[in-house]
Formats: sequence, C-alpha cells, structure tokens
Amino acid sequence: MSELTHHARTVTGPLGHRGVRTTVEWAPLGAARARAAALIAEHRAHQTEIVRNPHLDQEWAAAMVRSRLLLASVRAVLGPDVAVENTFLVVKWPGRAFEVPWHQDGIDARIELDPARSVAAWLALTDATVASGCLDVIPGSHQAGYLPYGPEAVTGQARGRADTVSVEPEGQLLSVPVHAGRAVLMDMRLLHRSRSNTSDGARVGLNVRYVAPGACLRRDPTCPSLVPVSGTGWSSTPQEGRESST
Ligand SMILES: O=C(O)CCC(=O)C(=O)O
Ligand SMILES: [Fe+2]
Repeated sequence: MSELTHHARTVTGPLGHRGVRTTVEWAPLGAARARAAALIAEHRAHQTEIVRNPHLDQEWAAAMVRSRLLLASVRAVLGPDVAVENTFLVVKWPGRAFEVPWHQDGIDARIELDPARSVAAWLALTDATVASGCLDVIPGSHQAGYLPYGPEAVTGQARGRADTVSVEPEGQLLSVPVHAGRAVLMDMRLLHRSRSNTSDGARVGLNVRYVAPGACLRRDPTCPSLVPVSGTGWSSTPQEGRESST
C-alpha cells in the first residue's frame, strides 16, 4: 500500500467517510425486548443507570457480545480476530435527566484505541427514539482524529463526570433512532452524544468496544483483560492490550 493510500485509509477508517453504520442487527426484536424487560425489572428499584463491563460476569451480556449476527458485521470491519475491550450498559429511566455529552469512544485516561483496528457497537435493547434519548452522531467527524477532552461540567451525582470533547463539535448532527435488536457501528473517533429520556418507558442500550490484534495503543493495567470472541489470532497474545507497546 502506498503512503498516500495508507493515509487515506487511516483518515476515513474502517467504516468509511461517514464513520457510522446503522443497518446492523444483533438479535430478533422480541429477544432484545425480553432481555430489556428482565434488566428493567432487575434495576428498577435502585434506578441503576450504568453497569460497567457486564460481559465479564453476566451471562446475558456475555451472549450479547457474541451475537452471531453482530459478529458477522464486526468481522467484516475488523477481520477474523475480534476481542471485547469494554462494555457499558446504560439505562435511561423515564423522566430522569441523563445526558451523555459529546465524546469519542476510543480515547480516555485509561485507553487509546487504534481506530483502524477497532470499532464501537451500540446495541439497542429497547427502541431508542429521539424522545427516549437515542444516539446523536456527527457523520464524518472521525476524520478530524482524536480531539482534546476533559470531564463534563455538570452531572448526576451517582454517575460521576463523563468525559466530553473540549472543542465545539462541528458538522451536521444526525439523530439515529434504532429499534430493539438493532445496533449502530461507529468509528472510535466519531463524535456522538445522547440526550435525556423524555418518553414514558426506560431506554436500554449496551455499548461494546471491539478490537482486533494490535488495536490497544495505550491501556491502563487496571483495565480487565481483553475477551476474545472470534478468531484464532489471540492465543499467542493472551495479554495483548495490557502491554503498552505491542
Ligand atoms: O447509551 C448512550 O446513550 C450512550 C452511551 C455511549 O456513548 C457510551 O457508552 O460510550
Ligand atoms: Fe460513546
């Protein structure tokens, strides 16, 4: 590959010039809704909003990140060897303020992921509508690369402060409503956010960061190990990602 071709590929990334794909399925509608109903029942009493890395210890999440339908799409983007770097369950309860500010998924204090070797998947367990706080994205925003970021100014107390980009997002916002059972794939650099849920039902989504070998440019030792979900290329590098320079 010539220098120029490589540069162009790095800028546009594995999802192309828009940096987002919205036609991906991970489960039949009914199965996704049934899982959402179980999670809503489990978390309603405490109004739990965030569960970190449920794929490590909860069977439903371990199964979700291995969805055959989803992995077919992820493999088409990343190649045969795929591991889960992180998962993040977000429940937006009706009538409760919870805005996720503009951010990029592939960089924070603990990680930096090579956008050419990683992809973020946002899986809808309930219908995500504009009213219930679906994702808003800025197509093409990934082409500007990783941007400076810092903690958001205000937040709900139990949640902590989320990272947000410290520059004004530029470009045309696109709201991405998705039905339960469908997913959005995003370039790790794509700017996105979500607003509060003003509908009368809970909105449930799982964010998954998928990586191919060599994707972890920086990863804190406190991060859990990568979980291989596809391919045979992981056996020789079981700790890949805990090392800072592979
Ligand atoms: O579920 C949401 O509304 C957004 C979640 C998100 O962007 C993330 O977990 O990185
Ligand atoms: Fe995100």
